[in-house]
Amino acid sequence: MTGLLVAVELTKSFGSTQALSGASVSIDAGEVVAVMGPSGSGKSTLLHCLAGIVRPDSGQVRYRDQELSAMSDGQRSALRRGEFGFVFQFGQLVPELTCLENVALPLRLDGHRRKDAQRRAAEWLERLEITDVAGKRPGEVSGGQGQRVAVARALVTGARVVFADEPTGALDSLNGERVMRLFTAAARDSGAAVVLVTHEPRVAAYADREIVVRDGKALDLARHT
Ligand SMILES: Nc1ncnc2c1ncn2[C@@H]1O[C@H](COP(=O)(O)OP(=O)(O)OP(=O)(O)O)[C@@H](O)[C@H]1O
Repeated sequence: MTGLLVAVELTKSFGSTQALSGASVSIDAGEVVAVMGPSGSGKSTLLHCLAGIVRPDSGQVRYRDQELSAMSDGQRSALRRGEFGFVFQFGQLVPELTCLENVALPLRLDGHRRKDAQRRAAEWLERLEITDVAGKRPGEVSGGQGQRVAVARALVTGARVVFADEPTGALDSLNGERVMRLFTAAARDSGAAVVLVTHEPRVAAYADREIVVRDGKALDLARHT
């Protein structure tokens, strides 16, 4: 299979539970893919394997033709920091930092100067329509605003793939749709692919296509028109 990010025949067990049993997927640059399927079918495990967080028992994950399992832990974390972004159900923002500082943090960790990092972070807050929360701490903003801060933080470094696990799971449907609209628009603008685990068809409707995971196997469905 060709693609920016390709998984071939992944298997993964946790004790006697087989979470993945021969899952293969291919993600192209810039596409938004929804990963759907029943609870416990292996969606999060697939996402974690694709992102190099969990090592599969067998099978391969290739990013730009580099085999993730052939990399050292250090190389894999450098890849995650440099090329991947993450958005989870609860934004996992640093509570002591302001929202602007949270978005600037990955740039600071990459060695950018404070002023430059904050200027770029401010641009991302504007794109996600949350300039008003710049000076607030995560505990002082709404769930939807917090998720938009998390999206800005995932994209600010120019990530090529953003992994999102139930990013709207804690939001009501109106806020969830707003986050998805801004998230997918921002990812499309910057050319990042999005791999999105969700239970909700309304959230999956923002994707270009769906992958359905059942009993640890992945089924690619046709692209949305
Ligand atoms: N760290 C772990 N330790 C033990 N079992 C695990 C672990 N992670 C996942 N599992 C098991 O592997 C199977 C697949 O889990 P996974 O979280 O990938 O499913 P999922 O489709 O994302 O589920 P959900 O939609 O409920 O989040 C489940 O039976 C789960 O209990």
